[in-house]
Amino acid sequence: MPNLSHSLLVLATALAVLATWRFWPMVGYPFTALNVRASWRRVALGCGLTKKRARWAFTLTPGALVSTGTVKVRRRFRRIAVDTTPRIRLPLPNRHGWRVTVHLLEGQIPDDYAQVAERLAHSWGVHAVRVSSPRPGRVVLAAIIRDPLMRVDRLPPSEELLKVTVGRLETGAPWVIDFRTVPHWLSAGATQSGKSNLANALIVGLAPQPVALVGFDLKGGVEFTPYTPRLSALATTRTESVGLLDDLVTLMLNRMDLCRKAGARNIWQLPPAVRPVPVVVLVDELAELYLMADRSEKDEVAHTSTTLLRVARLGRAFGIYLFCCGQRIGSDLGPGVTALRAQCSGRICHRVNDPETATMTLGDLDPAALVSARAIPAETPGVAIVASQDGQWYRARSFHVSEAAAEHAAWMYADLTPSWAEITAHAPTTEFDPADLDELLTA
Ligand SMILES: Nc1ncnc2c1ncn2[C@@H]1O[C@H](COP(=O)(O)OP(=O)(O)OP(=O)(O)O)[C@@H](O)[C@H]1O
Repeated sequence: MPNLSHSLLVLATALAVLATWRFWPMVGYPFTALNVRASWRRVALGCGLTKKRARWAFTLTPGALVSTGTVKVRRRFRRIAVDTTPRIRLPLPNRHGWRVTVHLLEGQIPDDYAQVAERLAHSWGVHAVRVSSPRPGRVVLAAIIRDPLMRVDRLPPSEELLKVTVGRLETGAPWVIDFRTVPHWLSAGATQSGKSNLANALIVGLAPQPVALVGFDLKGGVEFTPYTPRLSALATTRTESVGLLDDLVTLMLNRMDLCRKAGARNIWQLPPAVRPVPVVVLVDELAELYLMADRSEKDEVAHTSTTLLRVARLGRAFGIYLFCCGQRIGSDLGPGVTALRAQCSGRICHRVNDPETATMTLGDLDPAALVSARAIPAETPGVAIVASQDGQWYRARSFHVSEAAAEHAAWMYADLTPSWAEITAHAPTTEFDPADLDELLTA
């Protein structure tokens, strides 16, 4: 019997420790709430979030020495400068810690708080503090107790066309790559930072969808060749890339012609019966398209750069989407890369070796994102800074998707692969009669 009670006690203790660890934000919430409220004035003063204000106050000041040897105390009302602390509401617990709403003081903006987020995190002893502003005059400070990206649980796949759930954001929300909202993406990262893993996640997510996948694998085909069953076309050298990019430009011009004849601004305004299949172009090792060993390659590089840029500039309306990955994406690769970057509104920056790649990927967005990208540790592959649809940036981590899983998806959905000959043959000038379209539009 003592053995049983002893075991039960050990079990109960283990469960209590586990529950405290797993649900610490809930368990420790009363202490946290009290502590945050009680220490807010000191924290705000330390982080420079207070403002000086003139107030009327009753003061006692030492006056003249009177003949009896005592000091006469002067009592009077006068204006003095006092520190005003922003008002905070009660902290509320959430999955990863807690959040508190702060009322901004006159003249303050949310960026004032974003700039001291790291100071706040140290003052509160938490992993990080993220700042958002749900409405004018308020900021929400979300304190994250432990890094939620150390382990990311898988989410169910997205059912929508051209939308893939590839991981989780630090906020706990799903990390979704939606090509119809953000058609062009640039993903940078050093070796072993998780770029291929993200491409695998995209292949697994897109394979069951009615889309054509096209690969440019400038690592000699070692990354994408296993996925050939689900790829409509694959280029593994720059010479092959030139031909495939020319095909894409011709395809784009054909679709442009089709839309013009139908009076549609993009392929999505066409009736489903004549709508061409969307094409997602995956480029691995972007820099290889731009690198020149000698001057004889100059024309080829210039041609590649121009055609890729044309695809990025005009492809969206005609159902051609782009996802480019690279280890180093610097302006030294030429103006073509800088112009391509400007077209890519989706940016993903994994751990990088050089500040220039981080600056090139995120630099024109937010300097704080840059700092966060440079701080990604090597032990967490797949962690990245993501800037996309809502104009904000987030820390995120992709789900772990092995090559075997992506290969399995490529074989499983091989029958959904439209042939490249079939796709490029969709030339309205030869096959499509606008009269058919009129009929379809009125149907
Ligand atoms: N989100 C993730 N979670 C867990 N492990 C990951 C994640 N992403 C990548 N990894 C692991 O990290 C390692 C490197 O990943 P990956 O091959 O995707 O890097 P990479 O940037 O493509 O490297 P390279 O440029 O050398 O090909 C792999 O072993 C992979 O399984």
